[in-house]
Amino acid sequence: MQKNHLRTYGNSRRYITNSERIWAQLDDPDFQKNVDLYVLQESTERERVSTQIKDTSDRIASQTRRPLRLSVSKKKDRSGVPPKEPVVLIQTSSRRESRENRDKKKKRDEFYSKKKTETHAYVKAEKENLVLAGSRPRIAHFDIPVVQRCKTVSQSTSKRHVKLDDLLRFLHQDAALPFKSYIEPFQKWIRKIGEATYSEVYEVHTRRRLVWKIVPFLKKEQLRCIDLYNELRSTKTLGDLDGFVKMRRGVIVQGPYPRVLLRNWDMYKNKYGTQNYRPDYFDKDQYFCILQLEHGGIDLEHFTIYSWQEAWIVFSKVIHALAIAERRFEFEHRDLHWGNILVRRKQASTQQVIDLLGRVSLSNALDKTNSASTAAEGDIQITIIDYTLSRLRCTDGRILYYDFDDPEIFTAEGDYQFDIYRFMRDSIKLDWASFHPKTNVMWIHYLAYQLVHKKNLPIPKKDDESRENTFFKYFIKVLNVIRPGSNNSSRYKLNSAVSVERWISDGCHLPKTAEKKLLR
Ligand SMILES: Nc1ncnc2c1ncn2[C@@H]1O[C@H](COP(=O)(O)OP(=O)(O)OP(=O)(O)O)[C@@H](O)[C@H]1O
Repeated sequence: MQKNHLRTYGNSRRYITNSERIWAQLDDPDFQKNVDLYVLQESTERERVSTQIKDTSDRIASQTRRPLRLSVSKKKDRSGVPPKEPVVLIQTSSRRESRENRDKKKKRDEFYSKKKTETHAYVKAEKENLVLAGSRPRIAHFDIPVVQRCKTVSQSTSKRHVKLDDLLRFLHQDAALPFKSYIEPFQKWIRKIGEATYSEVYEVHTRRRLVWKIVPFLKKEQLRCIDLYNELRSTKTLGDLDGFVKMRRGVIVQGPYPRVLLRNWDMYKNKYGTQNYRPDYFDKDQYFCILQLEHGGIDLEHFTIYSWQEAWIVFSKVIHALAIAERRFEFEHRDLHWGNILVRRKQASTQQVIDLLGRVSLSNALDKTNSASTAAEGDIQITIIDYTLSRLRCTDGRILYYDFDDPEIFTAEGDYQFDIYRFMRDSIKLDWASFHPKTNVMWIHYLAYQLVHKKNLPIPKKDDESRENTFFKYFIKVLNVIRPGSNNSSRYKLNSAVSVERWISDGCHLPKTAEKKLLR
């Protein structure tokens, strides 16, 4: 598999080759247990590994018949640091639908079209009962599924059709600006810093250090106006809160991809490699939206964390930000993987942070009056980004949400992130419009999992009574108690970021017996 034949596909960390095969990144130790690596060949560019699935787990049942190829890439990551562990890509499924999948889809479509008819009846009944569309749908006493009822009701207000004109009006523009001439004055200060599923990301360092996320939209297989509208409006709304990225402005431009950006794109590719196609294939009439955001730091996936205390500070700050947004805007992020949490150290040097963190204990990490703790917390800032899949209620009552109508989101395997999309779907049963803060708890669980298992922090020794150990135990408690589907989570009523934050700041209390069991 040639590296330059890969580009990102669907949700993050899935890739598609020219031969239309989808690959997912696989660094989940659970999954690796099922894989027997048996050939390892060195080549100049990268190591290639052939592998065969030994164990027939349900998740990969469809692939067990044929040997799989794994490619272990040694390429540097976006920040230029070679990954500590090789990145393993595993072929998951073909983009072209198999006959089996087509049949399943047909059945699903039939099921939903039947439900739609029922929904119609519901909406009529609701209107007769004078329940206004746009108010939070009441759901308790009807026996048709909540899913379809809520969706139809909310769509009549929050999912109204958004056209290019609406988008332009929202951004106070009469028409799209020519892409080339818009970029020209900034060309000396632009450099590419990252890439994503739908966009290329550049840093523009003039008087301020800004990030420009350049997103093509409107054409087939690109974002729709409604998706962009939701993202722009969510970013604007949440920007007032601490811990959420601030948007300077959004601009709609039109035209082919400017040469200066292509040059930058090439330089980035030569240095770090790329998983996207060179963006020189767009038509002359292509529209782009440039989201101009404040620079929030390095994404958590690539940010180096030095200690369990530091991990804890990042963790509690994310929970705090979510809790505030839940209260203010009934916010659910719904896509809070570690590429969407930016972290930055402010002022203090790394050594200062380590020294400082050495003085922070578990209890005072949450005690805002403790000076060491407060200083360390002040040095680490988190910024949550990317609200394409998010849900929130704006101050005018309008609900912004994504209806997860791309079934691909739920099919990826190999990383805990992908399980979370399925947990969300199963828990809220396609009722994407309504407020289900439980999804935030799921992402909090994912975050705890990533920090414990993926950041390469040393697991403290059992008999070591250091603070490291205490923080680690604390993480394990959180992991066990808020695990999606666990009884504990409902027993302690941990069904929102607000409740998780409260539970943690009350000391994460559990009955003694439960505690012993969890920490064993
Ligand atoms: N404000 C910002 N400051 C610093 N880096 C940023 C900022 N916004 C985006 N990035 C970088 O660009 C990457 C992609 O951005 P973002 O997640 O918003 O794009 P996306 O297309 O929605 O991504 P995906 O759908 O793949 O998660 C981030 O992981 C981050 O590394």
